[in-house]
Amino acid sequence: MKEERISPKVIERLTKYLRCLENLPQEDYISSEELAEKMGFTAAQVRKDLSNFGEFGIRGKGYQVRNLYADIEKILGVHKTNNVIIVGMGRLGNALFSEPEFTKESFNIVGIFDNSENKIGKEINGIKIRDIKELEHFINRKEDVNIAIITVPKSVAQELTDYLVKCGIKAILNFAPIKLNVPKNVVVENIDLYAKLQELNYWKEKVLK
Ligand SMILES: NC(=O)c1ccc[n+]([C@@H]2O[C@H](COP(=O)([O-])OP(=O)(O)OC[C@H]3O[C@@H](n4cnc5c(N)ncnc54)[C@H](O)[C@@H]3O)[C@@H](O)[C@H]2O)c1
Repeated sequence: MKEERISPKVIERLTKYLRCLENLPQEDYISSEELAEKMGFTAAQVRKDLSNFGEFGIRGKGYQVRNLYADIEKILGVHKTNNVIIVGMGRLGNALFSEPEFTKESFNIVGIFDNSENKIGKEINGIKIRDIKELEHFINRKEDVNIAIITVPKSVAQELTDYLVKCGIKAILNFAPIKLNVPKNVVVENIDLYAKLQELNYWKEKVLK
C-alpha cells in the first residue's frame, strides 16, 4: 500500500465511504461514479482518495462492495479490535459507554476511569469504574491499550492528558472544550458539538438569505 502525506479530510471521507458501503449489498459492484453520487462527492474525488493507498477495483466493473469495505477497514486499522479506555464517567462518559453503536466490533472499551469516590468501584454494563490512579498499572498489565476517550471537565483535561501520555496513551478522542498540548508522537481528535452547531448555523443563515 502506498501511503504518503495524507490529508485529514481524506481520512474523514474514508470513514464516510465505510458508512455508505455497509448499507449496500455486499456482493454487488459499485463504480466510483455511483459511490460519488451517494456521497455527494465527485467520482474523481473518490478515485483520488483511494489512489492514495494503492489500486482498488476492476477496470470497467468498479469495486466489489465487500472488498472495498475490507480494504478501507484495513487502511483505517479497524479490521481488528482496538482497546480503548474512557476517562470521566459523568453524563457524557456514561452516555458514550452505554451506546452500542459507539463501540462496534473495532473498538473494545477495556477500562473506565474516574476520580470521584462516589463513582469508583461502581459497575456500568458489567465493567467496574476504576480509580484514575490505577491507570498506569492497568496499562502496564494490559497489552495494547493506547486509545483514550476524555470526558472530564475542561479544567482538568490538560493535566489528565499529561498523565495519560505518561502512562503510554498514544491517541486521544477529546470531548473537553479545550485544545490539548501533546507530544508529536501522540494524536488528538477533538469532538466539539457546539462548534458543529455554529457551522450549521452559518449554513442555515445562507439558506435563509
Ligand atoms: N464535545 C462535546 O460536544 C461535548 C458535549 C457535552 C459535554 N462535553 C464536555 O465533556 C466533558 C464531560 O461533560 P459531562 O457533562 O459528562 O461532565 P460531568 O461533570 O457529568 O462528568 C465529568 C466526570 O469527570 C470526572 N473527573 C473529573 N476530574 C477527573 C480526573 N482528574 N480524572 C478522572 N475523572 C475525573 C468527574 O468525577 C465526572 O464523573 C466536559 O468537558 C464537557 O464540557 C463536550
